[in-house]
Amino acid sequence: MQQLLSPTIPYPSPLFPPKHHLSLRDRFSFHTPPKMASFSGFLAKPQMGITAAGDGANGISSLMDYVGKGGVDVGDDLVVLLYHIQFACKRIAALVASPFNSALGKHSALTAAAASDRDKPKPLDIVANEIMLSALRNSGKVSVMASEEDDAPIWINDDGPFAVVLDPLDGSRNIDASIPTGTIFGIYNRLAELDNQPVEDKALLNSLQSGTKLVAAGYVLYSSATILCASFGSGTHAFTLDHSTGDFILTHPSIRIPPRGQIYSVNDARYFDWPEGLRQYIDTVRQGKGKYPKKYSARYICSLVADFHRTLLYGGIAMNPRDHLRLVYEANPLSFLAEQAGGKGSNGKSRILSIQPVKLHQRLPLFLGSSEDIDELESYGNVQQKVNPGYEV
Ligand SMILES: O=P(O)(O)OC[C@H]1O[C@](O)(COP(=O)(O)O)[C@@H](O)[C@@H]1O
Repeated sequence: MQQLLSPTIPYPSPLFPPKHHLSLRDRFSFHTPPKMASFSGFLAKPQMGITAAGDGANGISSLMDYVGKGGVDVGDDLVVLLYHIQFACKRIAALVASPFNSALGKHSALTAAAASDRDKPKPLDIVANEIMLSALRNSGKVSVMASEEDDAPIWINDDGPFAVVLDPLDGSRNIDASIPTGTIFGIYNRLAELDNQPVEDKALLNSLQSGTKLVAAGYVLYSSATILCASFGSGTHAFTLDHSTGDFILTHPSIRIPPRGQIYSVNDARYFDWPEGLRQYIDTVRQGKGKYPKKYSARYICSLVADFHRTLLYGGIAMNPRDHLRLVYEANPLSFLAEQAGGKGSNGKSRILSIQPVKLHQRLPLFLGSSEDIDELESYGNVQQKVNPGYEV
């Protein structure tokens, strides 16, 4: 598999690994964004409001400009870490779009024992996990990485100031059909008070921090555009990859989820496994009989990052009412982004970020989206699906 991937993927130069002999400043500024004139269509985009922080001389702000000293200045350590994360995600984006995916897909179809084995990592999940691990290692800024793909957190570096939780490639079961996928990450400060504990203990406890302690979180959507959406604790901002330069360009500053949407996003083939409250809620809003007297529409990609991204921009609720999605590296980072955009993340009863994780791979029902829609949904009381038979597709 590695033979198929590494040597044959033609990376354009901006995707090559950072040159370690360059100074920090050089490393973050050697891809000067082209002049606005070459970004046809950007100026016409209503979302393209450039904030004061991180404006380039030509009115364009890249992710690295935005987070650096001339921008919101998240601190050198976090800037370095973000540099390595966005670099890794560009590699994953190239991999997901690679012609060799079909070969990998066939391989995964042959080796996946049965449909009931669907949680088994596919090869691309594993490759994405390795890319993220090596990026976090190379950053020198990470003490521990906790990933969906690993049973236990991996201790990397005693001095790394951050603990990173992540799902390296969510939605990968869709990959053979070129349906969008995504990477999700959350960043915490390392808990220095645990430094003298045994490695296994401190690795786990650093990874099980409450979502309220997140320093930053984000996702990268691999779709018709590659979009890195992140929050560093002051708003949620999205940056779109310009393939010609390799820069993530600020395209959606300070996203606000509309307080009401008109879209619900759920796998509604499970309707007869839902509790009464959830059925009533969905029946009500699709008839236009809810507090917002409009008929709602359904959208469901079955790829968490893509469903959440749409919800962030258009409003409504993206939900998975059964115990399926994971608190630590899916629900918490996305709830942080939702809240930073004025929305909510709930388990159907209470705020996600306030739930203390007790297990790395803990699952829970997840409802993300517009604040008024989430409030209305919660008012139905009984919206968490308890029947969870292990669906085959
Ligand atoms: O089968 P369901 O309940 O519709 O779940 C779909 C969800 O599962 C995911 O595919 C993640 O599940 P996996 O970790 O098993 O891949 C999400 O991307 C998606 O939102």
